[in-house]
Amino acid sequence: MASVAIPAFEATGVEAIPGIARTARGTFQTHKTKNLEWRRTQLRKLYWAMEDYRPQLLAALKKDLNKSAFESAFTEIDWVKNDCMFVLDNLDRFAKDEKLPVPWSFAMMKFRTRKEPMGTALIIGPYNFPVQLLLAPFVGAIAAGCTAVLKPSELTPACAMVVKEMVETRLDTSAFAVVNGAIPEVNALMEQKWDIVFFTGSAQVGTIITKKAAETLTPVVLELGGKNPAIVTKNVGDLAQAAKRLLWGKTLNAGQVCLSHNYVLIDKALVPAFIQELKNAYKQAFPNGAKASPDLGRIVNERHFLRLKAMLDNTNGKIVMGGEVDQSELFIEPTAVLVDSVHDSMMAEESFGPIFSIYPVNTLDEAINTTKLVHSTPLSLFAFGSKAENQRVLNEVTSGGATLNDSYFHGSVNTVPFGGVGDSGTGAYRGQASFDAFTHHRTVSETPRWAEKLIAVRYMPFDMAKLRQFKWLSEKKPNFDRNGKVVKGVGYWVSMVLGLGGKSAKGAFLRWVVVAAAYWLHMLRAGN
Ligand SMILES: NC(=O)c1ccc[n+]([C@@H]2O[C@H](COP(=O)([O-])OP(=O)(O)OC[C@H]3O[C@@H](n4cnc5c(N)ncnc54)[C@H](O)[C@@H]3O)[C@@H](O)[C@H]2O)c1
Ligand SMILES: CC1=C(/C=C/C(C)=C/C=C/C(C)=C/C=C/C=C(C)/C=C/C=C(C)/C=C/C=C(\C)C=O)C(C)(C)CCC1
Repeated sequence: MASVAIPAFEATGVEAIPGIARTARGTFQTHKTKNLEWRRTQLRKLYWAMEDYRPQLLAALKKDLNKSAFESAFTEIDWVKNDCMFVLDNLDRFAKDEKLPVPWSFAMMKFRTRKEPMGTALIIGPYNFPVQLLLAPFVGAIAAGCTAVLKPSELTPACAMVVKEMVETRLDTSAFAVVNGAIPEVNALMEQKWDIVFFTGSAQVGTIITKKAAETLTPVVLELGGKNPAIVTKNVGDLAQAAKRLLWGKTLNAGQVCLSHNYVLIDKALVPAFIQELKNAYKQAFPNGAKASPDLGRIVNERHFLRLKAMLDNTNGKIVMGGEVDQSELFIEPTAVLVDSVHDSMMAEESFGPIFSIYPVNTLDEAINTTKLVHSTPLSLFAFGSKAENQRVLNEVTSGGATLNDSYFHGSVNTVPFGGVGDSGTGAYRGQASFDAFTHHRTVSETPRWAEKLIAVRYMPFDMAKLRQFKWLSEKKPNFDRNGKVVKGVGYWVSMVLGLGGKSAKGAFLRWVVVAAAYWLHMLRAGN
């Protein structure tokens, strides 16, 4: 790759931050961002900026995380471009008023949801996907008509500087800005009033942000982490495939993926074969060893390298795959550790790297119970079992999202909603959810002037007779008793007969056609 100049990291002066926030807020108050064509123009500009800055972005991602060009294109640059395209294709539909269901007596009031931008957004990003996880929410903010200030992670300084230059040279700077820096800058930003704070990062910092936002009752979207389980049962089917797919989840971005599994709960009988299959998959992915692979990224910095190394140093388990670490390169080999306690360092901490544990279990019950001991609301969940077992796992283990028979595929497509549950996150984005995350769904009704007499029942002095009449006309009668049982009254039998037991009107109609045809044939025969 030809060398590309990336500006040295420079934090934004904290004294400039109130002014930056004021400009974004002032621009929102001009209402210009409410214009759909203005939003479309900004999205189109972002699309082309991503393309034109591809060399700088590739170089920055290489520098910060040793991301390969393949991964950088797939999960960062093209991801954001695809987001722009998806939103551009659907913006009219997302932004359109939605008719609301009301009792027939209120139909004349044209109840609807009007989609309004929340206002001025603060978007704080993490280091692992420093482009995607900052700019994908930004696409949602632009689409919704918000103005925004972005705060990239300081742990990926090259990306932070490229994104700043890109946004501030290509988009409308009266509406959008990038603040670079770390804790002092975030603190200064949080001193400002925002209409929404969108935070992606650790639960620890998420808590700090939420507490501060609560002081001004500012809504927050939190995209946090989790100790994510994978469950492999005797009925996995293709164990080699499961091992290969799970290893993939721990090698993309060197496992620095919030969605990737922390531990694999696996039927005891499968453990030796599973380890062998992991080793086979490893050999396929890295024929010359992981360190020599041009595809495997590196750990973002020394602090995170040492954190991961400590998890390996402190384990009482047995390393069954990988295990090599090299501080000089921030290299950690994809590593699996066989453990026997939920208190083991490999189980108790979020890995957020290429290492994971294997925890043997006797039954699916034990696997399900173990997930609750480790983390009851993880970000993701993976099940490799029979259809029935996978359904049971989905039913009994909660998580932000889930993939059956694979690693985090539910989080690998940019058009479907993504988010956590409980302490792994609040709110969702991606696809239409990105637009909705930055949108206030405002209910609007419109009372026709001519309807005054019709709706006079509400006025004092009250008239019980009018109320009875209104209730008789508009209230739906229950088809159930006080014990919650459905009462099979006249209405039920009429609809049963008319519907011939069918659930949908179309189904019932088709069945009646069959009955009529049969009757007609019968009559024809009888006639003969
Ligand atoms: N759910 C998701 O989409 C998602 C995605 C990526 C990462 N994560 C989670 O994020 C974590 C790793 O990312 P990270 O290390 O960048 O997260 P982090 O919480 O350390 O940092 C995120 C952001 O917060 C800022 N920050 C850090 N410390 C702060 C403090 N004390 N006060 C105010 N602001 C502060 C940083 O500058 C950065 O921009 C993991 O837990 C991972 O699971 C979640
Ligand atoms: C195209 C044709 C076909 C079909 C091809 C198919 C089905 C291709 C499948 C491609 C796959 C499996 C792509 C996988 C992509 C994974 C990605 C992008 C992962 C992304 C992960 C991310 C962004 C992680 C995020 C992390 C977060 C949020 C937290 O930290 C045929 C074969 C049907 C016909 C020919 C044409």
